[in-house]
Amino acid sequence: MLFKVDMQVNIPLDADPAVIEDIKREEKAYSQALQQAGKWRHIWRVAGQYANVSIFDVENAQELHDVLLGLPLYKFMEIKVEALCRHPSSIRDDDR
Ligand SMILES: O=C(O)C[C@H]1C=CC(=O)O1
Repeated sequence: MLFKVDMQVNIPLDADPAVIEDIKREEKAYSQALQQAGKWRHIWRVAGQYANVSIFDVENAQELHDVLLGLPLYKFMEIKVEALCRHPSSIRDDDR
């Protein structure tokens, strides 16, 4: 199943910069492993915001839930999820 996920990151102003840098490093590794596995299919920065728009390709909503709760930055995020389905005009074979 494909899902569009909007992630807005809100780091508290009083957070320890060294701790945040560690979490961001973990986040990058976590994200890139999921991208390599084909689960996190696309990620784009939203221009001008500490936010991204992502497309996930997972088995079901439970898997997406588990992936999102595993994000190292999860506790600093506002997350919006929308389920996607194939558009009748799509020419892509991998849209489901
Ligand atoms: O920077 C972000 O958008 C937040 C998060 C999502 C993937 C990643 O590496 O960091």
